[in-house]
Amino acid sequence: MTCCLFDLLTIRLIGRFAGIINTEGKMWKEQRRFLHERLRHFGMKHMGDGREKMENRIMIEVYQMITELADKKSAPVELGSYLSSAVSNVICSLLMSVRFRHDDPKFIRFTNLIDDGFKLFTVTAAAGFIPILKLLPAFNYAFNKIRQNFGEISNFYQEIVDDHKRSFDANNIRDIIDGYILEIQNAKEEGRSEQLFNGKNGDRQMQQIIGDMFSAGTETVKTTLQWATVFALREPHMQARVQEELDRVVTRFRMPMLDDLPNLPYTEAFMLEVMRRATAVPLGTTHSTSRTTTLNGFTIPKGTQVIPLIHAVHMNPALWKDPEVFNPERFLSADGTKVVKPDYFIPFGVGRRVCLGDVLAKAELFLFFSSLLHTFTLTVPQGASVPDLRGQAGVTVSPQTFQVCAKARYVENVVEGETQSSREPFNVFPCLPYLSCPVQ
Ligand code: HEM
Repeated sequence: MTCCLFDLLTIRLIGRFAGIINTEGKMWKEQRRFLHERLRHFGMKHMGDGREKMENRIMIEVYQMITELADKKSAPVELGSYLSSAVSNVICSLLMSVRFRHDDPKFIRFTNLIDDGFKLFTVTAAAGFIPILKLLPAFNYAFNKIRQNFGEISNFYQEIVDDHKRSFDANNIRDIIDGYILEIQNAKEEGRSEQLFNGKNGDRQMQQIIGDMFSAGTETVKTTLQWATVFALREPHMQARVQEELDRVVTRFRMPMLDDLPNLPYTEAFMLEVMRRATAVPLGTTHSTSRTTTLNGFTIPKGTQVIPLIHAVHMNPALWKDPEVFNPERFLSADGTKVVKPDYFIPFGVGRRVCLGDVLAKAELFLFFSSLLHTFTLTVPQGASVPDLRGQAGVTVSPQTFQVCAKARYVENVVEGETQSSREPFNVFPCLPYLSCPVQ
């Protein structure tokens, strides 16, 4: 199967077959290989040397978020905005060595444009399948608005690319954009510029890569973490069980690390169940059949667009007992000591177009969620009801807006024989350096 994310109409608007998500064939293969290699270089791997680079990048944002939440002293907050800047900063630092403060007007404008785009795409994408919708004023509005937003975002990306070109040092590759600049230089020297990006403009490709990685890698992680919070609020006894496991395995003297994960089966099972029950990315990308095939007695001709409905697989009662019920134990072995994942658990899709950022995503989900529950107990504000499970549909399915109180946990509750009398909150805020990059 080959693939492209959006229908041709939407591609005309945004991608023009640049980036990775909306490319196919040779261009896609090269981009996928290049990005995969670059992500590994920056530590995005399941194990082995260098993984701490990824962990460090994530933990900087975890500490930052936790510090800001602690400052709220249990007052109700909308966690989404904290998660949004934290998760965006992981991607921004990886792509272009910048981080943003969550109240930076430029950052707010940038994320609003992307959020807007996600919502508007649902309108234009529908028109790709039901052409008559193009006659509706709402379609024209969405089409023009996307074009306008896209122009503004591209200018923003281009500023970053230009900045990188000015400070580029081939002996110090800081991030993915530097990796692209080096690749473009090498291609020029080796006389293969015409083959690179199918002969397309290098700046345009870099802009689209920033856009693809940013849109694929922020909303997805943020939404899944929001759902994790919803389930922690709805099921306080499960939240307490995660905390008990963290206290026992990690201890209260430090924060969770990736190396702890194999010893935290319940915590991992909780996150997996969040990814199944909420399926924040309900649809895979639009694939197309590379040859005529038969499925369940239906003939699907070559070149048909096929969209995997991941949500249906995760909620299929023939595969999962009581699929509506949130039950982390379905991912545990009978004795509760091991995590068991069936083949039909596919939050990142399957096959050659499987999510490119799955390693980073899993690390972020684990580190953010476990650190949050290790540090705070989450409750709904007094008088508020627990958030419900109705989602808001866009490219991701996110929970309705809700507020949460994050109450700091105390050392004396958990550390046996240690500082029993201390009423100091658990000290989770060691001074971690910022990345060696400008904080804008
Ligand atoms: C909880 C977090 C995430 C979920 C649930 C998720 C899910 C998915 C899914 C379902 C697909 C489509 C697979 C298919 O159609 O078969 C996909 C593709 C993709 N994802 Fe993710 N993703 C997440 C995080 C990330 C992150 C952090 C990044 C970036 C670092 C990322 C980058 C991408 C890219 C570039 C593609 C397109 C790959 C291609 O076309 O070759 N994703 N993701």
